[in-house]
Amino acid sequence: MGRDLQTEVSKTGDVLSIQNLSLSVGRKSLLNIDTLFARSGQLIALLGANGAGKSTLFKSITGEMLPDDVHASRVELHGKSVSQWQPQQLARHLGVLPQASQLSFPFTVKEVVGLGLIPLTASRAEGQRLVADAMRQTDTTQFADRIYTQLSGGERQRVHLARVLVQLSQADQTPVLLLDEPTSAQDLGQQHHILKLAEDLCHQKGWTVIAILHDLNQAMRYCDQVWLLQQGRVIEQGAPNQVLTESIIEGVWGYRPELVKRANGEYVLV
Ligand SMILES: Nc1ncnc2c1ncn2[C@@H]1O[C@H](COP(=O)(O)OP(=O)(O)OP(=O)(O)O)[C@@H](O)[C@H]1O
Repeated sequence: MGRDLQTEVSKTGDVLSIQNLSLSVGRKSLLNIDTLFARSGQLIALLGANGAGKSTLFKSITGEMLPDDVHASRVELHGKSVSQWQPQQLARHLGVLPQASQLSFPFTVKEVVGLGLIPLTASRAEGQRLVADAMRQTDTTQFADRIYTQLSGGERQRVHLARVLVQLSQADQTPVLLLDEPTSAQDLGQQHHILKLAEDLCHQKGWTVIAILHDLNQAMRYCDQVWLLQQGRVIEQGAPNQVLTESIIEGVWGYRPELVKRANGEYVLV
């Protein structure tokens, strides 16, 4: 039954599918997920309180953390287990912007963004174009020749986003981009710039972006889907206005906001 469902779902165009994913450390269960599917063109907000398991889910998608039972758990990208992808191909189709990136060598910003070219087969001129495009998209062009370690936290985060955009720029099939709190270090303008960029990548280029966010209004405004985690389980998934109700929010975060309808019909939480 499980296998039939899987085949049927893959036919409908799921780019990422997760099934029977259980992950524990010692006796502590960190994840217990039955099914999660993401399609091409979807911008998905991965939400939950601190410690809910959001980053752990990202680590299990990339294979950084292994499930309890590698045979029973399935994490598939374009219908093929992530563990069976050839590493260079996987790097071209699955990218991660971690919460914090360690890099202490005095590279220039351009060189850091250029690290995204490693899994690609680009000529020198093509590589330079891809790096320049990604820096333009992330508003980092003005830092191109500066030393990366001398940038602010928010600037560094955008440089790494540019690096991942380069990495995914030559995918044969639509890529999946995992963003772990991409707006946490950004000022107000840059927060919206990054979410608009994510929205454009999904809606115009068919990418699948899953973003861990703590700002529920950002999820409401930009995302097509919400995956809501609590203690390692998906307790809700669906359109933001279905999932982010006052009572569900109160149940998860222990704070009841007020949902206010704006003149343009959108809802905001205050
Ligand atoms: N390697 C590990 N060993 C033991 N416990 C871990 C490990 N990694 C994560 N955890 C625990 O798993 C739980 C989920 O952690 P995770 O980082 O996935 O949460 P999160 O939802 O991303 O939280 P936050 O919003 O605070 O970033 C936490 O209780 C954390 O302490």
